[in-house]
Amino acid sequence: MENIFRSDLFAGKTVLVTGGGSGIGLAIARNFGTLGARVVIAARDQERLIEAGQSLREAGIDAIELAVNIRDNDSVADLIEQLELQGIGIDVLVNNAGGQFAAPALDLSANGFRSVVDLNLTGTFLMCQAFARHCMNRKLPGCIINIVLCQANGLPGMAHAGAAREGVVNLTRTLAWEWSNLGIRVNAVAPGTIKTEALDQYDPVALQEGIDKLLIKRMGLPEEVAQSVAYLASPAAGFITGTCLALDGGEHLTGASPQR
Ligand SMILES: CCCCC/C=C/C(=O)SCCNC(=O)CCNC(=O)[C@H](O)C(C)(C)COP(=O)(O)OP(=O)(O)OC[C@H]1O[C@@H](n2cnc3c(N)ncnc32)[C@H](O)[C@@H]1OP(=O)(O)O
Ligand SMILES: NC(=O)C1=CN([C@@H]2O[C@H](COP(=O)(O)OP(=O)(O)OC[C@H]3O[C@@H](n4cnc5c(N)ncnc54)[C@H](OP(=O)(O)O)[C@@H]3O)[C@@H](O)[C@H]2O)C=CC1
Repeated sequence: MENIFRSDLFAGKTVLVTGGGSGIGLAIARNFGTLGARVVIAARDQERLIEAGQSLREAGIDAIELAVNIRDNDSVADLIEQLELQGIGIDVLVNNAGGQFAAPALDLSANGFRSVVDLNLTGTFLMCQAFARHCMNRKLPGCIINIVLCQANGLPGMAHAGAAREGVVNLTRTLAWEWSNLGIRVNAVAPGTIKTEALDQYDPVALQEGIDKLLIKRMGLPEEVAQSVAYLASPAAGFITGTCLALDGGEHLTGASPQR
């Protein structure tokens, strides 16, 4: 996909992408790297992370990989501490790590519901808070982009994820208020169905039915998410905070569901 941005747009900036070892997160990291940023990719699976970091370096990108479990506050604190010890300042945080499983609400155990809220909502909050403190320590502004998913019409078959991600959208607005005086802009991107390996866990017939309903009848590409994120992090979006950008082929109007 053609990159519409200036190749030095993020020169001198460092971008931290959670879940940056795969799928959309890796595409986001690659795009920032291509636009001159140093990128830090962070996730749990070290093998996959190292492979992703190598692929970025082979493309000439200054990339660092670090372990994090965003559900664990100590692990989040450790990530930021490691960066600060290495003298690495983060300018942009992309909260991309997340996920869920499809299950009807009646079948969800309390623990199953809690695990998805814990990952997507609490994990995102912990990363945002650690980043804001990091910005305060540096006395520098920052930018947060939270990747959610298209949940504006409800999310049948994924009640836990819909609730958690709607929570992140509201969190985005609240943090935009609270941290405006720190010079931190906070926005979200809500992708619809995006072509990544992670979709293999969903019913392909249900996915196709969702796509057939869309106004733009195809899956989105990770690179399309990456370019939207780059826009929101760029000076061109310097007057934008507290928003959620739907990147979904119109799914926020038409609805789509992993449940048939
Ligand atoms: C139109 C459709 C569009 C779809 C758009 C969205 C696409 C994407 O988001 S792509 C996906 C990105 N990646 C993922 O989703 C990652 C896959 N999921 C996970 O990593 C995990 O499921 C998890 C993080 C969400 C949960 O992990 P964890 O907390 O480690 O889970 P446990 O194994 O400890 O189980 C906790 C609890 O949850 C119950 N559970 C787990 N999986 C399922 C399942 N498939 N169905 C039903 N219940 C499940 C599990 O049984 C545990 O509950 P208890 O048994 O009551 O203890
Ligand atoms: N593909 C799609 O259609 C859509 C995806 N999304 C969202 O976009 C994001 C990326 O999705 P996609 O690339 O498709 O899927 P992936 O499964 O490839 O991405 C999820 C990433 O999150 C990381 N992750 C999961 N749990 C944790 C954790 N506890 N701590 C740190 N990292 C974690 C994973 O790495 P590791 O396992 O190594 O920790 C992985 O890199 C997710 O939040 C997803 O829900 C939203 C809408 C649509």
